[in-house]
Amino acid sequence: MAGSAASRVRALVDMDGVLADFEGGVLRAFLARYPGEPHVELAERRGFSVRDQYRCLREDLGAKVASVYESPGFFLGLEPIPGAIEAIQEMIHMQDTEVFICTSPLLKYEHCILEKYSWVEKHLGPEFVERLILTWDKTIVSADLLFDDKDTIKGAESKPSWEHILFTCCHNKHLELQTPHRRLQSWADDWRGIVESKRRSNAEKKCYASLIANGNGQVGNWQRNPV
Ligand SMILES: Nc1ncnc2c1ncn2[C@H]1C[C@H](O)[C@@H](COP(=O)(O)O)O1
Ligand SMILES: [Mg+2]
Repeated sequence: MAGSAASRVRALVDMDGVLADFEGGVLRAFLARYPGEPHVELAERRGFSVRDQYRCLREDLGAKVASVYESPGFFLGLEPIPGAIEAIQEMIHMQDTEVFICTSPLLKYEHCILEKYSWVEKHLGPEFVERLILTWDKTIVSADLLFDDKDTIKGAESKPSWEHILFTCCHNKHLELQTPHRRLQSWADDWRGIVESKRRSNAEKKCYASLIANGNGQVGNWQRNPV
């Protein structure tokens, strides 16, 4: 559990596909740069990697689509996902709630890193720039929730502290989640309910832990003298 008080919730919010419309931006820029080439409509997107899907369409298209999102100006020019700016501004003002933006840079990071900072300042303001975490490994960041469009998030930590809430994006909408995994369909969906449910479960866990630790509560007595 992140934070010192039981009712605190720390949320990580991904950028591409959650705050910034990476997929829409890729398609728009690909059509502008390679007008005669085959492309993948957003409704036909499958799998996280846009490069892999274009490569399957035709080998050389993988490099072509990558050249689009590796170009200067690409990340800064992305449109916000509908409702994202309003939602994150509201989330940061919720009592006992910490919000960080957590995003991975491209391996070809020249433009991407600076532009991600600039995008946050442009759309969310300078106070959010201090809340931007860039990492290639989100599993080692400590939090209660991670809103992210990537279906599988792996890293050095096999049991991350956060619960991954899959944010629906064109490439993951066909995936069926196994219980108890949760999905947020869009920022119009009930993200507040997810934050509050995490707050309740944090409070319950903390209460239970303190009863066990003190050994003088009902739960503690029951644990010492089970019937
Ligand atoms: N769908 C995607 N295909 C290829 N590359 C992608 C996709 N979504 C994001 N990216 C890039 C852009 C970011 O720099 C990194 C990781 O993004 P993240 O949203 O933090 O997982 O990969
Ligand atoms: Mg993403």
